[in-house]
Amino acid sequence: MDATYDLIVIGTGVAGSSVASSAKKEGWNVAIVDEGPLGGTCPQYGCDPKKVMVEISRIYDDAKRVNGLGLNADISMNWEELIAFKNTFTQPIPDDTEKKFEQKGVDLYKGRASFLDANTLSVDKKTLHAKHFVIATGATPKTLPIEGSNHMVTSDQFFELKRLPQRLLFVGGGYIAFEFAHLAARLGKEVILVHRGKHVLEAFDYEMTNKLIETSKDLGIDIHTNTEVKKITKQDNGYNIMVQKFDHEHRLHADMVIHGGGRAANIETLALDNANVSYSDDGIDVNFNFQSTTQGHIYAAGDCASANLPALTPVAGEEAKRLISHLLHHQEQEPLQKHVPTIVYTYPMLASVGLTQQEAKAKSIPYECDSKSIKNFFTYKQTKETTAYMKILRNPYTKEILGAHFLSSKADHLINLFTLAIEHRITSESLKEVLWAYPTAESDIPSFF
Ligand SMILES: Cc1cc2nc3c(=O)[nH]c(=O)nc-3n(C[C@H](O)[C@H](O)[C@H](O)COP(=O)(O)OP(=O)(O)OC[C@H]3O[C@@H](n4cnc5c(N)ncnc54)[C@H](O)[C@@H]3O)c2cc1C
Ligand SMILES: NC(=O)c1ccc[n+]([C@@H]2O[C@H](COP(=O)([O-])OP(=O)(O)OC[C@H]3O[C@@H](n4cnc5c(N)ncnc54)[C@H](O)[C@@H]3O)[C@@H](O)[C@H]2O)c1
Repeated sequence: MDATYDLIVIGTGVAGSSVASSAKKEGWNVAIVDEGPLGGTCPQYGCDPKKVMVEISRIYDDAKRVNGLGLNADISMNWEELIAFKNTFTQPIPDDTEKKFEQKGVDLYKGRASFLDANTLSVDKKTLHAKHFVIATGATPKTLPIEGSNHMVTSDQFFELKRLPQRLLFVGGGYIAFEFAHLAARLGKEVILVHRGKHVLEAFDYEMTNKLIETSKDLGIDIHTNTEVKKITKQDNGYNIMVQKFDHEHRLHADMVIHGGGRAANIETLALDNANVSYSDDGIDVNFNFQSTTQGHIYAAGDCASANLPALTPVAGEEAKRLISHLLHHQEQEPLQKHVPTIVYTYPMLASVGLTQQEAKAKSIPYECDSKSIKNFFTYKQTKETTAYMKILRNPYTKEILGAHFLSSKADHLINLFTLAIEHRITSESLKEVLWAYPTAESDIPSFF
């Protein structure tokens, strides 16, 4: 079967879906292709299911802390029920996505897309032609040089586990490892986290990640830094994990080893060479319009594009928006200047936006810094919280906010507010003058500086 379109989009995630819908709205003849469960990572194997599960663990943690202070509860967490509840969010996504495209009049092809040439795709023995293509195939767990790497469970598989064994080892010290490690520790599991770098969550402020490490250790998580997982061997009762710290080799044991060692652009099966689309290990090479640098009618956005931007849902959405402006309206795009807030959904959460102290030092950017524990503020004392930190970097002359970092149960709200402040060059002096509703996490802000 052959068909011809104005545009074919590969991938039904955040990036691909919004491009296909926008082009259809403009009257284009559009098709979309996906090989996996329709709807992409964020609502099925990423942000949303993770948040559902983490929120329950947050409620559990809060309830345990205030037990006997007016709340009396004999509570525990249960993996099977947690997964069943999470499934009520994820299971409808593929059907809902299919209906959405049907209603919009976008043709949907289920199957793996690969290029035959620069204007032709093959999808399950069908041959599809188009004037334009958008590649939005997301990311996939990196292939790691670990002997026995096939024994690792991926984050997708973690979300489908029928039962969670007692001893878990996470390879890597990034987002996935920390978020799942906190969840598992609250489920009463023994958790080891092995990270090869000196600093976990490397893009975050080091002072704050050190505080997160302390909190995670208090939760019982065993954290090894400067340590690389080299070999995983199956045993009768679980796995032997050979790790290397500097020149020394050690052996660790676990019932399950989980891949938290990074994700890479999902482009291996696209046969990009057939279309002369240039790429590297970081993904498809694109310009500021999200056009392939070697084929102007082929675009890429989201986690599969090499745009030097973090692989996060709001970023995938922003990239798609810029791509659409160029593809549909021929508007040349400038480099993305927006500040990207990000949250690690541990509990307390680690949130960050803008400049870190190590970055300011490395680039010789003048700054002044307020950094302190805020656990004695009423906001945290009222629920007996033991950890709450803030760190804010300002321009020493204008007092504009340059960076904000929080480890706190309120970090999600505070980080959005400080993103707004950085984006609109609001000074700490102005933030102090606002009449914040009291008592709230925001009414603490005047005491931050
Ligand atoms: C565990 C986890 C938690 C996360 N949590 C957060 C969070 O809290 N906040 C946040 O901002 N970000 C989070 N992220 C990142 C976020 O999910 C991604 O940045 C975002 O989903 C990327 O969207 P995308 O459109 O680029 O790709 P995706 O949503 O991954 O969509 C790609 C689609 O392409 C399809 N596809 C791939 N190859 C082919 C092919 N050859 N043919 C046909 N179809 C193909 C796939 O099946 C998939 O449906 C998380 C990620 C993970 C893994
Ligand atoms: N809350 C969120 O926004 C969120 C949550 C999950 C994932 N994500 C996205 O998904 C991406 C992937 O997440 P991730 O946690 O897999 O990767 P990551 O890139 O955050 O961290 C992976 C770390 O594992 C280390 N590592 C790799 N191989 C190792 C080995 N053999 N031994 C020890 N350490 C090793 C790497 O040095 C790296 O620092 C993130 O970068 C982020 O863009 C976002």
